[in-house]
Amino acid sequence: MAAIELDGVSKRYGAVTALDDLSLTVDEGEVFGFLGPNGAGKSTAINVLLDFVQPDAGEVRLLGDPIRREESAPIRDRVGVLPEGFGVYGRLSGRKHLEFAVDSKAADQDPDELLERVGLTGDGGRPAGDYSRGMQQRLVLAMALVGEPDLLVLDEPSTGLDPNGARRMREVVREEAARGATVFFSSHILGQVEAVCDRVGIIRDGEMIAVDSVAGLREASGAESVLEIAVGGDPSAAALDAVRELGGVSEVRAAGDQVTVTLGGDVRKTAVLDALESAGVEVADFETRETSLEDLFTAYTGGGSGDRRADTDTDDDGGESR
Ligand SMILES: Nc1ncnc2c1ncn2[C@@H]1O[C@H](COP(=O)(O)OP(=O)(O)OP(=O)(O)O)[C@@H](O)[C@H]1O
Repeated sequence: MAAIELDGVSKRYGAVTALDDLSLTVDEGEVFGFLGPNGAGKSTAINVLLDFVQPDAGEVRLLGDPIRREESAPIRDRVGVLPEGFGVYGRLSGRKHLEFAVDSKAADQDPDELLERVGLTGDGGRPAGDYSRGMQQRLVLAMALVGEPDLLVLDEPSTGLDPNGARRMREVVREEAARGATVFFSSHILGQVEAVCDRVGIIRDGEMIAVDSVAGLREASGAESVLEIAVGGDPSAAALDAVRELGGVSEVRAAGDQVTVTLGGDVRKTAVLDALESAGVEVADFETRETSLEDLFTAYTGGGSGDRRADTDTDDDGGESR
């Protein structure tokens, strides 16, 4: 059974098409990363699938059942959510938040164990209003785990977390997946999702432009990694052509004493360096960059990321400006 089914979902806000005929199926037990630049439509899609926002068109099914406002309570009990603009009750302690969540879901979890899972041991008695943003995020993640939900929907769960917190979050995702939960989470950072995701969907301008494993996306995009090479002086056109002619090189760019080579398939980095040196170019230094989300966007769309499709040019970062 599919845990999440979006079928032809569209949503407009005035001149902005937030979701454009979006279809997506996430299978039960899957860890699915939902990636896209600011304003791509990630939160809108999540809000639609949680029935916080009514789509203009399309169907949504969660855990096999259609989402309907008046009937969604039983489904909600099986879903744990870390929403985009979460808030905490400032004067209530972290532990109290969890006690309420446990009571309201008639679960039998120990709030202190939940605090420990998200790295808040020792802070449970403090008012949540005194927590840092990252600590509040951890608390809301712990609340999402209450009742061992069948489906976890996490909107940008790593944002605001320190590296330790981001690691804990990934561990929690793995633990939840190991007990059979489906996890759906959004991010705009590929590195944060690739460690835990079975599959990734890339959304841009409200449209799903690719769905695959991260390895599959890299392979299909032909942009497995990018080699940044510092060279002594301007490289000759012949040297750059020698690199271009290597199998598996998808792009070669030079700017001053910097050469950027995008590698697809299985070309060896040393082959690139050798080709430059054989053409008389002095290689001073080099480093490899992992394919970034932007590289993947470029590979998939042949252009930059994050353009808006609105009639205005004022909402490049519309997702953040509300
Ligand atoms: N309530 C709203 N009113 C007006 N426009 C909205 C509203 N919600 C979303 N939008 C617009 O829809 C588009 C998609 O926004 P959304 O928040 O879904 O993007 P996102 O991918 O979650 O972005 P981010 O990574 O910045 O959180 C944006 O252009 C945004 O301005």
